[in-house]
Amino acid sequence: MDKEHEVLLNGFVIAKKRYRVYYNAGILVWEEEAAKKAKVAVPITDILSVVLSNRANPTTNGRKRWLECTNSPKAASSSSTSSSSSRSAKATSDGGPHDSSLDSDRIPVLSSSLSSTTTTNTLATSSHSNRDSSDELSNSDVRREGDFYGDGSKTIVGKYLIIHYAALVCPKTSRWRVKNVVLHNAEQRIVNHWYTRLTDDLRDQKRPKNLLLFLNPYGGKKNALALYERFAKPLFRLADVDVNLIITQRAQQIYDIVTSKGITLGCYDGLVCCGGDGTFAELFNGLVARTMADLGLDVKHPPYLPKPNIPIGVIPAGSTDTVAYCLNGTTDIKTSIIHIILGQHSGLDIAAVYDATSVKQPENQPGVRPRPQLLKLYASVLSYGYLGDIAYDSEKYRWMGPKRYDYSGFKKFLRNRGYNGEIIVNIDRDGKHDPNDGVRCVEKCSRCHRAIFGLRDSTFTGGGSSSDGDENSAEQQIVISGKFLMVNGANISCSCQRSPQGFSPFCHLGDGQLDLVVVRHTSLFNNLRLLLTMTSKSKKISDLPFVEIYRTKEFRFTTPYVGNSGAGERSRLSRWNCDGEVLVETNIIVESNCQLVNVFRRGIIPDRAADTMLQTMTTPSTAALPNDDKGSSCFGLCK
Ligand SMILES: Nc1ncnc2c1ncn2[C@@H]1O[C@H](COP(=O)(O)OP(=O)(O)OP(=O)(O)O)[C@@H](O)[C@H]1O
Repeated sequence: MDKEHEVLLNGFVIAKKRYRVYYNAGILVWEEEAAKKAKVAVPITDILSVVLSNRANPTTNGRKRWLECTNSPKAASSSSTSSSSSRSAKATSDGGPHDSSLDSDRIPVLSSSLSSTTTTNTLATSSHSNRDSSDELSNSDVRREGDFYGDGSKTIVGKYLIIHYAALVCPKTSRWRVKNVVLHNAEQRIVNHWYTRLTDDLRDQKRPKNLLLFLNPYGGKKNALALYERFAKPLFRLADVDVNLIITQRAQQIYDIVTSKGITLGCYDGLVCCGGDGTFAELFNGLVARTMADLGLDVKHPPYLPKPNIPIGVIPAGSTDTVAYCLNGTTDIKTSIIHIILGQHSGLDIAAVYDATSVKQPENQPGVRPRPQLLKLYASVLSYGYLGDIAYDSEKYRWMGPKRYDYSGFKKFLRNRGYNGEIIVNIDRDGKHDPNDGVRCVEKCSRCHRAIFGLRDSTFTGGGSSSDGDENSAEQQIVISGKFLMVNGANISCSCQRSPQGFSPFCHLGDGQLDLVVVRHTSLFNNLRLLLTMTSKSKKISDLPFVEIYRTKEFRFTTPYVGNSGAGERSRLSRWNCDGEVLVETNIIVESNCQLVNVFRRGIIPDRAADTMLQTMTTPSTAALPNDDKGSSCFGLCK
């Protein structure tokens, strides 16, 4: 019988109770024999690893020593520039630590400039493999979360089958955790059969097995390395994911490494960064630039933006982590790592910012429209005025950590400056793209699905000329001018922990549209209303009378001043805050690129669907389940 139609059905002991366990069509189910209704179902797509063991409760022998080394990020970071061993040593016979486990996944890079030769050589030789080292799990997680542990053995001996799987433990906070179930059967043959079948099916899952991971130790609370060591490393080991880790030593280094022709990206199943929005922006800016260069396109004045064929991911360790929040519905680090490991990915729109004042005719192509200069790509928001001023000012206070935004924000709030400008935006005539339609971007979003398959002409129109004078066009061009507190081009909803609804709660991740959020200059009192609304869990800023939202594919912004005729003129201009970084060019064109990059993510499961999912996974209640499965419903209180 072929594997797909074969049903495995056996009795196993789980936590001293007898269970009927079956596996069919990629779903593993266990139900207690005495209380048939208590059933747990886990799809193979959510299983991280299957381990054979001789013991039901593997001791933590040896792992403590591993923890002692890895919990010292200082020691670790000081070694990041030194040469690392080419491959981690095999586990010692007592299941203890690897001699070089601490540094074996680091790739040394030069701090001042990128030496492509050095990096290439190192990349080629220092791949750290987890496939022979899954015993090195951090038991810190066992103590803290009680949701998983590992076992030292991977040989085909043992009557315990330890299955680690991912589960949504809190729909309200979208948090996922790794749980485990230990199946025991006295017959070695049965256990072996289950082990072989499950590991076979796991191998068939298209998961990233080899990642290039950039870690920014400087962003957020400067604890990215400690977070990586504590949460990411044990989970990657558990799931046998090889990681090449590069700890950045300066801004723009990720961009430089990714765009360096000396590095072969094709040998990786994904590029991941551990940091904030700025770090993620460096990663996809570099990757798209690299793709352009590989295709021989003009990187400064590209005729179009090509789609990279390697998925990317972000492990949140920055100050606001808006992108991670919008991708996963949480900035919980374990959730992001789990989704990267499970390998599901989908398209994310990326907006491109062009300098409207620098346009170039493509060489040897006289008939082709002149191209503006590409300044930057962004994934969350581009913001002129209030938030641009904060980005510029807060950089001086980075030593304060995330609190710098409060400090600079308060200063700029009291100043209440307004900036003159003119926006030209194309919106659709028939109102199909309504930014206030109440439809959120959730798992299997049909709007994003339609956008990628319904892609028509995605060529750049250079600020809305597609509808000029065309009566039958589906789009109409409107001009918005005046004094603004801020002008924002939101690529995603921009919700984050501080602002649960974000700029535009119904903005989608992959529909090829931007939400232009215009906030008029008004009184200090109204600004206070705006800030309170931004931090509210239920109110939307579009309800305020001085806020307008337009859904569009592109817009153009111009100021009445050029900014290069002296300090007086410059002082009347703000800057753009582009994913947290400062852009000084004020006259720009912004264009959305439908699902330009693929990102590791699962999609946010809507509350009601998640509740149903939890009910089907654990019926009738979690009370009858083994210990590890209790606590599946935390009513939004989980940490
Ligand atoms: N080793 C480093 N030293 C100095 N700057 C760095 C280093 N590595 C990366 N950077 C830069 O640090 C900047 C800030 O990083 P990041 O955006 O990740 O953190 P953040 O600003 O605290 O978080 P968020 O953007 O989520 O608010 C990025 O622009 C990145 O280029």
